[in-house]
Amino acid sequence: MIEVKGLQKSFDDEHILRGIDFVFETGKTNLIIGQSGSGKSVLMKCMLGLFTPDEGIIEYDGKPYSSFSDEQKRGLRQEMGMLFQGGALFDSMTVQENVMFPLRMFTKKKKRDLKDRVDEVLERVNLADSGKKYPSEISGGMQKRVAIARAIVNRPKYLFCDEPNSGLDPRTATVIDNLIHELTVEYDITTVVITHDMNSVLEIGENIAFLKDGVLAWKGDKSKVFKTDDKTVTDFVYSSDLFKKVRDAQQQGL
Ligand SMILES: Nc1ncnc2c1ncn2[C@@H]1O[C@H](COP(=O)(O)OP(=O)(O)OP(=O)(O)O)[C@@H](O)[C@H]1O
Repeated sequence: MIEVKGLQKSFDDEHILRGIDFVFETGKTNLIIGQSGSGKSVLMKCMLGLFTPDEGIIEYDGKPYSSFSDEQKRGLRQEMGMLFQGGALFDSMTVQENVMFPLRMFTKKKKRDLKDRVDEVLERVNLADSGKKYPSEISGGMQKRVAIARAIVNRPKYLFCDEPNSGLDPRTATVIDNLIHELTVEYDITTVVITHDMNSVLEIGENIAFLKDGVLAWKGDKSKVFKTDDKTVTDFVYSSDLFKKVRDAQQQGL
């Protein structure tokens, strides 16, 4: 669980996060949604320890970051997996080598053990046969699965995903969403996903933080986000033509 309390962050005179309170729950896919520039990435970077908040507290499983020693901060970093936008695989490395990379950085285990762990996660994301291939030799959806394998290879307690579906067709995007959700439940991870994709909200929106201008404007889950009367939320949700048409059709009883 990650809890943020009264989180504030400014850059120069620009007040970006204006006092966010939210609990990102363990074993759930926690989504951060909101318009471009609303502060989603800044919030995630604060939780990743990449930005220092000006005010407020971030607690990791009940322990405030400010109370962590340097060694504990290093330990916390090892407990974090990150799935970057676009996958960010190393083109010159094979699939196996890409997944091995964070293991090499953080563990001193024997090569045989590292290889076993890599095989295990590649098997889990259904890529057991692709270990020797290079990223350019596999599809975009497979590349995303490699990136997921790399993000979970160190058995993270916290998984951060920045727009995991960008650039994927809707069907593949759903496969990726479901894989992230399955792993979250299976390994009891606190997963935080930034998304613009309303299909993802429908699929895996178990706990949603909706940001507007650096404020938590709404929170809830997928069963509520399409039913709320809150105009700030409906303006955002139905800004997609498709969802607007579906709502209009429902209202007309079609
Ligand atoms: N390092 C930085 N220095 C100065 N300003 C920044 C920095 N990082 C973000 N900002 C500003 O903070 C605001 C919120 O940015 P953020 O990237 O969190 O938005 P976002 O909601 O993630 O948007 P998007 O959906 O487009 O990725 C923007 O105005 C941005 O310019």
